[in-house]
This record gives sequence, C-alpha cells and structure tokens, in this order.
Amino acid sequence: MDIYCPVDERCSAVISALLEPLPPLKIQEYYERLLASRNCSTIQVKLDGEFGKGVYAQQDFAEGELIFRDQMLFGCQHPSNKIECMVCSSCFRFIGTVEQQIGRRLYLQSLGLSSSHGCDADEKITDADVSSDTSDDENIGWGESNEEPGGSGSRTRENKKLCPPKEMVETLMRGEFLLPHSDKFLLPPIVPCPGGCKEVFYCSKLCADADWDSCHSLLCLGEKSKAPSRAALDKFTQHANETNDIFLLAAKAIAYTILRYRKLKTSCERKRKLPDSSDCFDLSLLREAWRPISMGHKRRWWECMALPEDVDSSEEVTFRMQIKELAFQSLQLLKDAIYDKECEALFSLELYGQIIGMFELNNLDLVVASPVEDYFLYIDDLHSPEKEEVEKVSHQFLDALGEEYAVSCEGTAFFPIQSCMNHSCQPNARAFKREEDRDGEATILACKPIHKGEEITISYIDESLPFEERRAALPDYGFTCRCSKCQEES
Ligand SMILES: C[S@@+](CC[C@H](N)C(=O)[O-])C[C@H]1O[C@@H](n2cnc3c(N)ncnc32)[C@H](O)[C@@H]1O
Repeated sequence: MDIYCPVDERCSAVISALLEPLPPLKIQEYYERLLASRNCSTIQVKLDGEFGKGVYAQQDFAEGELIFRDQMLFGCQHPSNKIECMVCSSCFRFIGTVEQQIGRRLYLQSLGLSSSHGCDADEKITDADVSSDTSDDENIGWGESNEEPGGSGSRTRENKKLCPPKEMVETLMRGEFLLPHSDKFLLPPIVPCPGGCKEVFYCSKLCADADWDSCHSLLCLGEKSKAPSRAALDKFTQHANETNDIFLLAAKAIAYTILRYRKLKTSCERKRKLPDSSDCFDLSLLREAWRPISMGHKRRWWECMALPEDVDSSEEVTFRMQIKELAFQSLQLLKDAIYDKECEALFSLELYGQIIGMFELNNLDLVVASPVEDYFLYIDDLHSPEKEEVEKVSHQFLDALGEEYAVSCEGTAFFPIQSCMNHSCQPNARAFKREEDRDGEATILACKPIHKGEEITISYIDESLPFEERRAALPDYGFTCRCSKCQEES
C-alpha cells in the first residue's frame, strides 16, 4: 500500500508552483546574477545543449588551469568522520591546532569511538565526550604516565593501539603541550556555536553567523535554538545519523528556505510599511526563498536511486517502497522538530523526496586534506640529527594514530554551479583539489585545453572503464550517457 502524506494533499497547489520549471531566460538570469555576485566571469551557465543546463567557457583555458571554484549551498561532514577530524561546519577548514586534532582523535580512539577501532561509525560525538572525566581508565589503552613516552613497557590492550599517557593526550587537547614545529601549521581558532550546541564548531565568527542565519538557528540543539522542539530535533538527527546523512542535508535545505522566507517577508512588510502580518502566507515569497533549490536537477529519491547490487530486480518495487517509507519516517521527525505553518508545503513527502533526489543526483564528495598529514610529512623531511630529536616526541603520536594517521575531512555537498556541469566520458575538466585548496569549495580544473564557447564537462565516474562498465556505473546518477564517446562505442 502506498504511503499517504496529508500535507501532499493539503498543499498540492503550492507544491506544483514550487516544482514548476522557470522559463529558460529566468534560469539564465539567475545564474548570471549568481556568477556576478561571485565575480566569476570565466564561465556561463546556459540551456543551449542537449541535456538541459550546462556550463560553458567564456575564455580559453590551458590544460591544468583553474576554471572556477564553487561555494557549496549545503554540505555536511559524515557523522563517522566527525570523530576523526574537527572542521568548521560552514567552510570545512580544519580548526584548532595540529595538537588538538591529534589529541582529540587519540582521546576518542581510546574511548573506542574511532572508526579505525571498528566502533559504531555513526556514534554521536559531542564536546562533552571530549571533556568528560573518564574515571574508568580500565577501558582505555593509555600508556603508563610514569614511563618514557611510547616506551616498550607501556600498557596496551588487545586490539588497541598503544596510546601515549592519558595526561599527555589531555594536555595536547588543551593546547598545553606543543609539538615541535607545529607552529608552521597554524589553523584558524575553534569558534563555538552561537546557539550553544556542542555539535558544530566554526573557524570564525563570520562563518558561525553565516551558518546561524542560513540554517543552523533552526537546526541547533543548543539553548538558543529557534527550533520549536529540540527534543524532536534530537530524534531526527539520531535517525539521520543511523540511516542516511542525506536527511541532514535535506533538513538544511528546508531550514534554509523557511528562514529565507521569513526574512523576505519581514523586509517586504517593512518596505510596504505594513503591520506584522505573521500568519499571512505569500506564495511569491516562498517561491523566491526556494529559488536556489528550485534550480537543481531533481527527481523523487525513491524513484531515481540506483538499485543496490544486493537487491534482486524482482524485489525492486518493495525496495523502492522501503526507501520511501524511510524518507517518510525522517520527514515526520523533522516536521515535529521545525514545523512552520506558512511553509507547510516544505513538509510534504513530494518535496522531501525531490530535495533528497536532487542531492542523490548532483552531490559531489566533500574532501579536505588534513594538516596532520602535512605535519608528519614535514617532520619526515627534516635532516639528521634534528629529525631524530623531533621524532622522539612526535613518533609516539604517529604510532598511536596508526596507519591512517591523517584522515581527511569527508562529507557530501551540493554546489550550485558544479551541479550544472554535464557528464562526458571524454571530459575536458575535472573536480580536483590542489595543494592550496584547504576548504569545502569545489575546484574545477581543465584537463585539456578548452576554447571559449565550448561546453565544460566532467566525468561522474571513472571514464577509463570499458563501455559496459561505464554504462553499469551511471545508473547511480539516474541517466544513460549520450556523450559522443558512448554513442561511438555503443
Ligand atoms: C548534475 S545534472 C547536470 C545538469 C543538468 N543538465 C541540469 O539541467 O541541471 C545531471 C543530469 O544531466 C543530464 N546529463 C548530464 N550529462 C549527460 C550525458 N552525458 N548524457 C545524458 N544526460 C546527461 C542527465 O539528465 C543527468 O541526470
């Protein structure tokens, strides 16, 4: 039996209005304004081609040249990755100090929370975990504090990596113990959430305020949260962490639209010198608030999701229904948490499915390299005898961190311009982070010379695969490739 969502029925006219495509000229104008606001004149988004929107070169590019960097609209770090590294929740730069990054990870590792210890990867980490008094040292693989750091007599436990003394890890976390040469790898400070939650941190007040205004004020679990029910929000977040973090992105998109709608309405009322008509719904303002999301290529999540390999095609209908039910469960939890009467249509299963489908079809992996890696590589490059001296201090931490000593920040994000780039199995560009790209922006580089006017394409898959394998990989993106290489090879 299909799922019945009463909001779908009540808000059908508003939902249709929000999903109605804009005329091509309006779409082009939107991207012209977006690119102008970012001072980006090297590219253009047009609707000329075979596959809807596409990105086109406005100048020649040499091989290897930067074409553009794209600021994300919504992004999140994978919950399990939050254990491994601490980054700004807005721009995804690493924050704090190299010592704090190492100390925090060793501390959480000792609690058995690090994924490298096979713990539940989706376990929620809060500042409270980091600062809690762990009196039960029996469960922890600390080295004895009175021994030489990393000395052979240190106490270890089965399946635990050797950890430096607990006191040393704690002083490292508190910034009281400095590693040699760490001053060459300075990071922005840790700025707490303005709402008082211990779930997110920032690199600056600017990032904290921007995220608060954009969506976090409605999704914060702290005391100053504007969410109507923090308890319900907690349940929603737990459900997303346990099932699929794509729901966290969908919540950001909905919170963002509600907050934009409220701001637009307030400024409109001020301009018109109207009294505060707080419950008078204005469809044109909701459409305006929704515009950045309306631009993304969309389909319903449960319809566009590729069938996993372990699901037989005879089970397809059941599988898609289960996915739809999962989305409905998540939506009910979100609705309990941040419901807004005027924006009720955003809590319809139809729009929720379309938003998640948009992330499924367009998202790019978010990867930011770790400064901990830079630090240990720098130490490795030092010359004797300084290298040996420094390693006496640094190696105990490297050993304790283990093989995966420098985990990158990993997550998923939706980028407004990059998501307009079509796929080709012979692409002329690629999304690739250079050494200097240390934040969450997408970086698009030319991988061949590109001439002004040419369409800029990337490959969504490994384009070196043979035709059949490429064809098998693309259903994840919901289409069959019709690029010139595929047309020739088919
Ligand atoms: C990430 S979007 C790219 C932007 C999209 N053209 C738009 O209008 O928003 C991916 C979608 O574009 C279309 N597309 C991109 N590359 C294609 C290709 N090589 N062959 C066929 N369709 C393609 C498919 O509909 C695909 O689901």
